[in-house]
Amino acid sequence: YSTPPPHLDFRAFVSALRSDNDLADIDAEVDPRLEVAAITRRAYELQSKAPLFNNVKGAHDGLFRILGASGGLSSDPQYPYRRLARHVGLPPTSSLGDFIDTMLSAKGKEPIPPVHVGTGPCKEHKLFGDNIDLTKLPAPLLNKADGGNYIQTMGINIVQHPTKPWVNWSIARAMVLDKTRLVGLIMKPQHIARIYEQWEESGKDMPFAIALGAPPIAVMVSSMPLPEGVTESEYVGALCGEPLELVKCETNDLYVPARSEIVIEGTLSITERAKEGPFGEMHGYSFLDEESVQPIYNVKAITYRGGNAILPISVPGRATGPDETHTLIGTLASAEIRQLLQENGLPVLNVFTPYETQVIWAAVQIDRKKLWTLKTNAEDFCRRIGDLIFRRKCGMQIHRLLIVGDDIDPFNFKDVIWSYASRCRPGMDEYHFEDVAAYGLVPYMSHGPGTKVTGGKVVANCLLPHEYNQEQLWVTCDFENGYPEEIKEKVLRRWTEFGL
Ligand SMILES: Cc1cc2c3c(c1C)C(C)(C)C[C@H]1C=C(c4ccccc4)[C@]4(C(=O)NC(=O)N=C4N2C[C@H](O)[C@H](O)[C@H](O)COP(=O)(O)O)N31
Ligand SMILES: [K+]
Ligand SMILES: [Mn+2]
Repeated sequence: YSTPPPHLDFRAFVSALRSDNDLADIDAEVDPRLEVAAITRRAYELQSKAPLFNNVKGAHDGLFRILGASGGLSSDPQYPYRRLARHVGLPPTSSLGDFIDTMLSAKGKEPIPPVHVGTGPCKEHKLFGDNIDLTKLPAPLLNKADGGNYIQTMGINIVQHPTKPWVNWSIARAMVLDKTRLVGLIMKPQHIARIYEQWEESGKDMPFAIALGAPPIAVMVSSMPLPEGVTESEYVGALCGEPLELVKCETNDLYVPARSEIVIEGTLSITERAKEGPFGEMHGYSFLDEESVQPIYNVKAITYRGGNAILPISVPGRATGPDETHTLIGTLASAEIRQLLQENGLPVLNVFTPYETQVIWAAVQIDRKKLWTLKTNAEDFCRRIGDLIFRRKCGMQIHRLLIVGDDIDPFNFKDVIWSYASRCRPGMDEYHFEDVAAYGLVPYMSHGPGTKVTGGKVVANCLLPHEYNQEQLWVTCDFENGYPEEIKEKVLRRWTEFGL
């Protein structure tokens, strides 16, 4: 059969990175205990090629190779988003704006349900019963403070609502507990937690599947906070314009992408729990007093692709070079926030969570001419935006919204921080929200001075009062805006002649 495009087949995706010269094949033996993760973390921070560890110490019977930084920024300084573009079939020269537009392009389109096929690459090898020993797999230790080996950081957690036709795909971390069990974070308001609650009420353990090395576009949609009740695989179909091919699990009635590298399936207990974490988090901290007790995943089968299956991993931390918890979680939450604001008639052009703010802030770019027609003011406008975003799941991880004008590029942090620093008057231009759900993992919430699960959110108005009803009363003093076109053209034409 012909090889599918990179966004539909993880192995083709890896080959595409290799042909983009954006992958490092590491054939030397590397230790999954910290060494693999340290190399991956440094690869994010230096924006180097994605490391493919072809010779992981302890790998056996085709389990497994490890790919780090699949969603990191690419090594090409001119086109840093090409690795993200490869996930969704966009040209390597695409911008973050193109990426967000693409992820929203299926909104309003008819969902395209997946098709079920008899078998696929993920069925080439199968382990059951005593052949399953998770402690013998080279599951990586990602940070010296981690409480376990996190085998699941980039796979798709597949669960089905017990009574409604809703199959949710998301990414939720899980670490190896013992021979046949994992333990992982199940945290409200995430959909996996909402659906888990329904199984608790039904009194039955929740069937699960974790598809690792799944089609890259499916990983993207799994990381996207689509509305409750939306079956992610149908949104993937609408994005691709064709149904995704799924195969049935061996031990339950869930379906997984046929082309996945590794599939772990079983039931998530509604009674058994175990200590989970600590875990190096997306904000760059691993708190040593983390006391998280989470449900246990009982593993009933592992199936995997031949040719040495590849386990993708994410090593979250400081976004000095962003990792997938910034490039996926932040960027895809930005997409849903933009969708929500535009659907509610707000004059929003784009939204983005700057990596420099550890994706805790989001810049909301306003079309100022359209803003004038609303005949509104900063307080009403900012409160309206805060009420919309801070009371919805897609806004859960955001603690500061910056309302900026269309002269500001939300993807350029220097633009964003210039307008925040110079136009947002302390004590008058920030509107606080203390009665909204907080993102409990943000350090000033989990280990801060005040409440832990509510509040700590703010909308910062970065528009001067007159921008709400007329043209800006200033000339911006930079090369782009401070000089007439003919002067700028003359300067650019003679730049090399000046030897500058
Ligand atoms: C891309 C990515 C997303 C997540 C994670 C990771 C990566 C790489 C790792 C590295 C494993 C770190 C933790 C960090 C996680 C985390 C936990 C709570 C809030 C935010 C992040 C968490 C996790 O453990 N638990 C969780 O419930 N959601 C996670 N998300 C966000 C989640 O995939 C999105 O929110 C998505 O929209 C969910 O789908 P749905 O519920 O809307 O259908 N997980
Ligand atoms: K999702
Ligand atoms: Mn969902």
